[in-house]
Amino acid sequence: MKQIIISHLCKSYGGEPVLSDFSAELPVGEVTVFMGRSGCGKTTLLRLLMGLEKPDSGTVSGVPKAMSAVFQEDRLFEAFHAVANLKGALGKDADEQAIREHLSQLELTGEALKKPVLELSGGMRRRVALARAVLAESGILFLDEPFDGLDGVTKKKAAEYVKRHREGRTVLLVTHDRAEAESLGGTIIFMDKEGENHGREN
Ligand SMILES: Nc1ncnc2c1ncn2[C@@H]1O[C@H](COP(=O)(O)OP(=O)(O)OP(=O)(O)O)[C@@H](O)[C@H]1O
Repeated sequence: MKQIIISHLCKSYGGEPVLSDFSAELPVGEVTVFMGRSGCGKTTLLRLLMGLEKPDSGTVSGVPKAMSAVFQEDRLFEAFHAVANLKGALGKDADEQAIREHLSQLELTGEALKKPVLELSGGMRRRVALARAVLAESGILFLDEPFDGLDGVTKKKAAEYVKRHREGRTVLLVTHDRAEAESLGGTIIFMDKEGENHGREN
């Protein structure tokens, strides 16, 4: 089985260690969840895996080249409505029908689709970002607390949505919430202070 190999990663900011000798092996094509308290280095680890930052030492290999992501801050085009946001990200040939169908599976329909995303609630914006990541042609989905701001029922629906459309892609989910960690299935890797790997649960 192909694997993403994370080997002895270290990362500090201003002399403060965030990840200290973090190692793990993640199966390609499966769901892996990094769970740990706020500040333990989960987002930093995702950024290193995505190549958005360089480690101080250590290596990462085997990450699929085509990536899509839900970031904590959504990163949408504020002045455009949801469909335009997705078309902008996916390219002008993107299938508008499919976009609307995906948004509707996340309960974004009617008035919500007529407003610029700036005027949507945090939970609605999150779902637009989630559809954008899922609809992108990627080999790996990075999900950084993707269900934040959603109520319990919508969280469950959003998790079902990801499972339904994952289509064999690798998924790396980051969360501090146990229920969220279990919502997609897969292996949970527990991180603690200074990004140590504290074992896994299948
Ligand atoms: N670019 C940066 N410059 C300086 N410090 C940073 C930077 N990025 C992260 N940090 C620090 O590194 C630590 C870990 O941050 P990180 O965002 O990786 O944690 P996290 O586990 O994802 O937290 P949360 O669950 O709150 O999102 C924090 O103390 C944070 O302040």
